[in-house]
Amino acid sequence: MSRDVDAPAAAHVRQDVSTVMVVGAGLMGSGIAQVAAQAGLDVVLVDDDVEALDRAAARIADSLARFVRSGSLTDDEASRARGLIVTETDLRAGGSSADLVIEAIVEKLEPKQRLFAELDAMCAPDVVLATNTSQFQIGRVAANCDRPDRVIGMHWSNPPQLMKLVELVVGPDTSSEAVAGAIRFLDGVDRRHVLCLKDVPGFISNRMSTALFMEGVRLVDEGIATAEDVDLVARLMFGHKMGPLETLDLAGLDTALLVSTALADFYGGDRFTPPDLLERHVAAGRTGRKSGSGFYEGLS
Ligand SMILES: CCCCCCCCCCCCCC(=O)CC(=O)SCCNC(=O)CCNC(=O)[C@H](O)C(C)(C)COP(=O)(O)OP(=O)(O)OC[C@H]1O[C@@H](n2cnc3c(N)ncnc32)[C@H](O)[C@@H]1OP(=O)(O)O
Ligand SMILES: NC(=O)C1=CN([C@@H]2O[C@H](COP(=O)(O)OP(=O)(O)OC[C@H]3O[C@@H](n4cnc5c(N)ncnc54)[C@H](O)[C@@H]3O)[C@@H](O)[C@H]2O)C=CC1
Repeated sequence: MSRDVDAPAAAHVRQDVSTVMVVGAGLMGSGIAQVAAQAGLDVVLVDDDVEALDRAAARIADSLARFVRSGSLTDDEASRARGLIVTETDLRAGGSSADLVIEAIVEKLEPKQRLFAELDAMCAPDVVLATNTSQFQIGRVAANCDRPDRVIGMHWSNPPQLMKLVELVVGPDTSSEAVAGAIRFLDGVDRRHVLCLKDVPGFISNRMSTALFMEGVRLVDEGIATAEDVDLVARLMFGHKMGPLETLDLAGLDTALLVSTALADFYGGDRFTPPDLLERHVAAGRTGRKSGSGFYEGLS
């Protein structure tokens, strides 16, 4: 097939990944780093908070130990995976060696935009920069990059170690080579993918999930049902693995509030407006499992 002589050639995209840099070592970044290491990749896990890196190392060790206990991994495989992950506070430690970057920092647009500008300046030009944002449009995350064609949404599900599907989000400028590179990486770490073909806030999964999350919280807030009963309906009437309120406790109520607020700002109306109860929990520091309490007490 001949190419239009006036059309710019698509930028080359690195397709083979042996080193991945994961930025943000919270719930998601630590899990994604572990998945990559279990697949035999070198991982540089970066966080600007050294205590977050310590917590990430403990979470990874705990998760690998669970896999060993259940017989899914041998001791040797677990220690090999642990040995492939290097933790760093300095972005530059991974910037020059990474074949792929996955960003998993806090769900706020400005820090993500600043980080993507930094990554753009330090990573090799053919490297794909992926964002694990739960809902921001990819075009906005890439706004300060000179390589918007090599920026993609790679939205993992929590806990990444166990969930087998990842949502790829195609930004307005994302090239088909970048999509191919991301798919090749996901195939290599044993994850299936779906494609969100338009750059809409919330993508496929969180446009769907918010409906259940929102209504679940409102039912409790309005005194119509207990959290336990809302979750039981989801588990036993709908056959879900977890109910909406226990899932929110797993995901983090602070992150859910950021997601919900950003979606409400974009779409307007009541559809995504955070319920009062969610705001009250977060204001009181009840952020779910990460703080030990949320819709349920004594979580870990
Ligand atoms: C109020 C309105 C707000 C609106 C907010 C807007 C939207 C909300 C945004 C929320 C924030 C953003 C979220 C996001 O972007 C997308 C998401 O990720 S949403 C969350 C998606 N995830 C789920 O829905 C999880 C559903 N649950 C499950 O699939 C299962 O319950 C789960 C796999 C988590 C656990 O399995 P289960 O059988 O239920 O539980 P067990 O505890 O018995 O575990 C089974 C087995 O697995 C082992 N295990 C558990 N965790 C780990 C781990 N991290 N690593 C390794 N192994 C693990 C466990 O030890 C058990 O092993 P056995 O050998 O069987 O004992
Ligand atoms: N929690 C969930 O269930 C899911 C979350 N996500 C998305 O993944 C991203 C991360 O979420 P979580 O891991 O839950 O958050 P988290 O709060 O557990 O971790 C975020 C980490 O990013 C670090 N960080 C913040 N700014 C940084 C910067 N500029 N440089 C380096 N590190 C920085 C923080 O120190 C923290 O350790 C968010 O965009 C979120 O929306 C996506 C899927 C599921």
